[in-house]
Amino acid sequence: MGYLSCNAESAIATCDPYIWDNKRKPFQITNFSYADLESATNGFSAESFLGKGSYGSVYRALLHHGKLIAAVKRAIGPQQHNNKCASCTNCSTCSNSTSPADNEIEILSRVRNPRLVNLLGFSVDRNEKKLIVVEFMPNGSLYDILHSSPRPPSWRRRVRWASQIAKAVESLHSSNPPVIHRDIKSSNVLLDGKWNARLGDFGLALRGHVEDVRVRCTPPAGTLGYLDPGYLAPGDLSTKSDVFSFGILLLEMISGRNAIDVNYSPPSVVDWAVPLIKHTNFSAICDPRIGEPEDPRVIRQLAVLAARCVRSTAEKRPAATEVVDCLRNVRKMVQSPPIWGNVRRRVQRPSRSRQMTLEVLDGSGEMVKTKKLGSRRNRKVSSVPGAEEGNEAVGSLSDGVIRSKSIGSGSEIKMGWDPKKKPGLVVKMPVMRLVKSRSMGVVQSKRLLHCHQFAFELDKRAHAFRELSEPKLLVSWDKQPLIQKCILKQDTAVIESKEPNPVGSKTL
Ligand SMILES: Nc1ncnc2c1ncn2[C@@H]1O[C@H](COP(=O)(O)OP(=O)(O)OP(=O)(O)O)[C@@H](O)[C@H]1O
Repeated sequence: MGYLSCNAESAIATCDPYIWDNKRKPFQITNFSYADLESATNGFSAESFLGKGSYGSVYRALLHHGKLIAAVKRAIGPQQHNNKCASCTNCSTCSNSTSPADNEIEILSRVRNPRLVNLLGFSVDRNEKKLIVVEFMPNGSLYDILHSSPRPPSWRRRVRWASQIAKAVESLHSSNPPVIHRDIKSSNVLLDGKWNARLGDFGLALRGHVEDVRVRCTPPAGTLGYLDPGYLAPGDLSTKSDVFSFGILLLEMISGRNAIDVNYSPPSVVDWAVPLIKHTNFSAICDPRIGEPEDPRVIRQLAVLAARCVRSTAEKRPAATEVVDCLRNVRKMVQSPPIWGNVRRRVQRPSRSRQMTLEVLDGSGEMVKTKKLGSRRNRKVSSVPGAEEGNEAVGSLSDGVIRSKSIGSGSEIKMGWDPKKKPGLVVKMPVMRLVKSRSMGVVQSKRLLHCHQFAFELDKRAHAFRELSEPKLLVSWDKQPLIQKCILKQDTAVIESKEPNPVGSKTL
């Protein structure tokens, strides 16, 4: 059972045999009387007007004596129909071509998910045109928030929204038969009362397996800039076309620029961003209004994911499930950024009197670079080191895909006070071989030599570190394999060690 059309106002139980869940009640779709919708929208007045799309206008409606706020979509002009496939004019299935409204009602009556703008009901006006009643989204579209809001959304919000949209797409693709949205874009993502992202506008969506006649007979459609370049004929359609559009949306969310923008060269966001991602120049694709995320892994993972989604070969794009998993990880990173985020900001603005040197050694121990933290140039190094040199974690490009490599393996980082900048201070440089540093501000070292009068924090990826306000003997070991942890919690360095008398904590 699916969407049923009837003329009297009634509640129609719908149940999709494929998505039926015993624990949930079948959802109800109401056939509203046109008069009710007219009065709920004040006669489709300008005050109720929410926006206009290619299909028609959208109005805010107060239904059930103001208890239910809904959005009513009303077509303008003659009822359009999804075109028939040019190659099969005699095909009987194609003759059942539906209007976007009918299509949206039919599909939304079969899929329901908290990540979608769900259907509440429908109506038919005096000219027999359908009106669609959907959940009201009070916080506008993602497009408006990204491109017109005076307060651009933070990385945390962007990642959350990306993850929610990916879940919406996954729910469509995993229903049986799958639903392919075909029009994923920022203006079709709306924000609900709790600022959750919801995917809407199912006017172009197709429900069925790719071999189904209906799918095979529907000509390509979508929005320029988001449309899969490989989707040139009905037979080219697959769920991966949605993944492509999602990749464009992700690039738009990362960069804050439009899918097509002639102010950029090249105007297409894919042609502009993908070469930068291939060159690991992640900072260049970040929305300049918010800069890079605190944790560099966030932008790296987002960028690489977006680049994979927009690959020209559909089969090589990830499935929506994989996209969801990847974004789940990114969400964890962005929810718990390195605890020294504020400390890193301070490192980027060190006082002139106290500078540190960062020496990057290659695998053989040769120093390949010396940087003094504090200069403009060095600030960049301290926030995303290695990106300039191409030795960041995402360094290799094979077959068009950037694969993640662990950073720093085989390299050594040497750092310490610069005695020249701090006269009178006798310091031995601590040298340590990093085995693995955790992003949470934990430094692990198997061998630590000459660790005198020195306290630091280090994020191998972010290369954020700072010194204690005064030199302090931390720990010393003698050839034993050991683990030392230096955890910075805001202004306190907590030194953990296996020593009988660990140094404890030091307030900075
Ligand atoms: N459920 C809703 N709740 C609140 N506002 C909505 C809702 N649906 C649409 N709108 C508003 O109406 C505008 C037009 O929506 P519509 O889906 O018709 O077109 P669009 O997605 O902007 O463009 P297109 O039709 O080309 O895809 C949206 O930009 C949004 O501001």
